Amino acid sequence: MKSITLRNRIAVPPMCQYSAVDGAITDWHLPHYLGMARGGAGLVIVEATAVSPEGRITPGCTGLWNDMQAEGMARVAAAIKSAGAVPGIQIGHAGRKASANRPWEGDDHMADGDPRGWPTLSPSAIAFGANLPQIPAEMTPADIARVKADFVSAAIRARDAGFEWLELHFAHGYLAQSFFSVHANHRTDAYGGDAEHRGRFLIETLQAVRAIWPEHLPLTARFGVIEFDGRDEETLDEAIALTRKFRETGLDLLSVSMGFSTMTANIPWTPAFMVPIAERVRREGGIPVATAWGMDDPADAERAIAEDQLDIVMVGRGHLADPHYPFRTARALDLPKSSSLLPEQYAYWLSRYPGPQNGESI
Ligand SMILES: Cc1cc2c(cc1C)N(C[C@H](O)[C@H](O)[C@H](O)COP(=O)(O)O)c1[nH]c(=O)[nH]c(=O)c1N2
Ligand SMILES: NC(=O)C1=CN(Cc2ccccc2)CCC1
Repeated sequence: MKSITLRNRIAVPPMCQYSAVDGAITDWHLPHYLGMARGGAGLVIVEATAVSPEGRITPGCTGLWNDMQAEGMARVAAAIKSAGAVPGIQIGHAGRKASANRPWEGDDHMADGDPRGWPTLSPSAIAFGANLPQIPAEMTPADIARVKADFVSAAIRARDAGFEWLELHFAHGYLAQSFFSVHANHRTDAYGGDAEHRGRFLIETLQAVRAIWPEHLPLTARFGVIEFDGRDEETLDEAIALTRKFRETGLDLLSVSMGFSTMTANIPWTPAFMVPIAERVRREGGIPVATAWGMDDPADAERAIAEDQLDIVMVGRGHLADPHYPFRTARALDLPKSSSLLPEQYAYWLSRYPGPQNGESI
């Protein structure tokens, strides 16, 4: 893609680690990312990284709103690259889902009196609901201009930190997704109303980032094209029309995901369920696509690529379970030289001597 070549079509999608302090990485992050990069993935995308303090989901989220944070992230990018994977990073703003506790600490908004919390922003003053009841402030035109500028600043820091793949977070019910969602955006100005107006914030943000992101490096977005909320056909048509505009605005690949903008989402949690949707976006949107969600089964992943349904397969939790997922998958598919996916320090021994790892008896 552009001047970047992946060693294979397996990507580690962004996965929040909730382990940062003031947006800066800690001792958790380098081994976490380096371990997965050493496992053989072609692309490792660093977790949703906030473009501003109030753009974090939780106080444990990473940020790229200052140079100190960028220094730490530069070490992560270098570590991923040193292991032979392409270093990617996702930048985003959590919108009305911000100011929350870590999932294992409640997954809910921090209480009003909690000094760690902050006021949230969204296209309209509509709360997500359930465990995220805080009514956000409706963004003013100045807020919109500031957040777009924050995306640009964060993208510049990601570029200068050595990342070679950028993913804008336009999914999962966070700020950008909220502008596109009829559940969250009831604005009556230029940023709300019909699908074109609800897509404006996303287009303008992409346009502004494209202007500073190097032409030869992939600029991508993760976009919620469906919400499983009963209006799916309409949402998909609108999302595919917007995807064509993304492509015309210089987007290189779309990471197809879901909305998560409403509590009533009725998600059909089955392996590889997003593949047919991603294939349709690829075909009708005319853009390379990636997708995730239960793609772990090697046969599913291989078929999606072999049948030109996807250009990249994203495996998230499979890499949490086993950072060497690509090596194990190559072995499961009985591919030649599977151990070459691992660093020499491991591969030398795994390829030469029989043992339980090689499915042989000693
Ligand atoms: C712990 C954790 C953290 C995150 C995620 C998931 C999990 C499990 N996911 C979604 C993730 O990238 C992926 O799309 C889903 O997990 C589905 O793929 P798998 O079924 O896990 O392979 C996610 N998605 C995203 O766009 N940005 C993010 O930062 C995160 N954070
Ligand atoms: N930052 C993000 O985009 C996140 C997405 N998630 C969606 C998800 C829901 C259920 C299972 C896996 C992922 C959860 C964690 C954070």
